[in-house]
Amino acid sequence: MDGDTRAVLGRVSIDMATKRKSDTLSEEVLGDDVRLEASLRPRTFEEYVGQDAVVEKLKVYVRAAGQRRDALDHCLFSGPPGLGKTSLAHIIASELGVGIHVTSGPALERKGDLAGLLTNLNERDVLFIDEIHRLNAAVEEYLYPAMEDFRLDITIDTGPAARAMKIDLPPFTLIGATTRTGLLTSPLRDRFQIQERLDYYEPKYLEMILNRSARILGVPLERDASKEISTRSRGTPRISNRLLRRLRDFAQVEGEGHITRELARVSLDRLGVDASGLDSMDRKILLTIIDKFGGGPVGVETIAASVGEQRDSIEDVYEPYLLQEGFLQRTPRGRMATHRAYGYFKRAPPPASPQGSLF
Ligand SMILES: Nc1ncnc2c1ncn2[C@@H]1O[C@H](COP(=O)(O)OP(=O)(O)OP(=O)(O)O)[C@@H](O)[C@H]1O
Ligand SMILES: [Mg+2]
Repeated sequence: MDGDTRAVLGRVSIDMATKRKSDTLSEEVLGDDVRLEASLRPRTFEEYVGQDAVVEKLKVYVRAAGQRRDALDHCLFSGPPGLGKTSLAHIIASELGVGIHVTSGPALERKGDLAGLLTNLNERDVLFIDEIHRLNAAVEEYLYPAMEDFRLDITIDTGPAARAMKIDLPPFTLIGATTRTGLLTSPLRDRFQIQERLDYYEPKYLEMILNRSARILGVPLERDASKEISTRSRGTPRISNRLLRRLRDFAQVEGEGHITRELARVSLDRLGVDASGLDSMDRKILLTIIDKFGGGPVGVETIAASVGEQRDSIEDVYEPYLLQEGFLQRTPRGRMATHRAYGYFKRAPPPASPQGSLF
């Protein structure tokens, strides 16, 4: 390594040191939840419940890459929050028997941040970039040659003294996670040879996850109670686990220490989670469309402003579930409440409301 390269890398590692400090800070703020999530996170494909089609394929790819001693092709995982994208990335690295380096789109502010990570990779390591749709354009372009040719193009100095340099990188696997693939630019998306979408979990899978989590947390969970929680978790393992933890508190303080169906039912009602699994924001969104906008169509921006939420979280968190469950319909002119939504609030749909035959 010549002096120039060392100088650049020296700068890079300073960037990384600053970055690391802020990462620790946010972990401290998140505190308990992060620790809990880590303890409940599945560690192997066997512990990873559901998403069978995706997992079966990934097992094959991982085994094939392992046999060839190649780096696994780059993977892009998409889907709403809490469905297990981060968990999959960790499992893949562990099944490949390689290291994993974790970062996120917003944390990679400058090219140097990315360069620091890439030059620290060992052969076949996994680089996991969460929220990869939030990479800024300059960093993203810098990533292209790294993904394609395992090469880093850097420029040293500016103005007339500027020189281009190439650094060879070890073959590695980039795993990107995003809530929606539509948010990625197509040049970035096209560079992922493996692209998989995670779907909401059926209640029977959430039950399996709940039973495992209850064992780890050491709280007795009745079968009917597990069923009750599973249907009220918006198809999302992270929500199942969060509800389980709240119910453990209720069971400990107000019950006999174990979670019965009755305790689950009453406590979930108190937590504002209803029998369809809708939470208060879901209901607020639907009621806004129904009451303020005559059932729609209404644009997502308007909905976001009316309920006081970010447009992004409406689109990433709330809408996908409401769409899947048939409470909401997306039309070219905006979002509309379906007959099912009217039925849910015991309201009569407006006479002109369409899509009746759908639900
Ligand atoms: N398939 C699964 N089997 C068992 N537990 C799971 C599974 N998927 C997710 N979980 C649980 O849900 C938690 C959240 O999963 P994870 O952090 O992987 O989601 P994510 O898709 O990365 O979410 P985000 O988009 O918010 O980053 C995990 O800690 C784990 O406890
Ligand atoms: Mg994640």
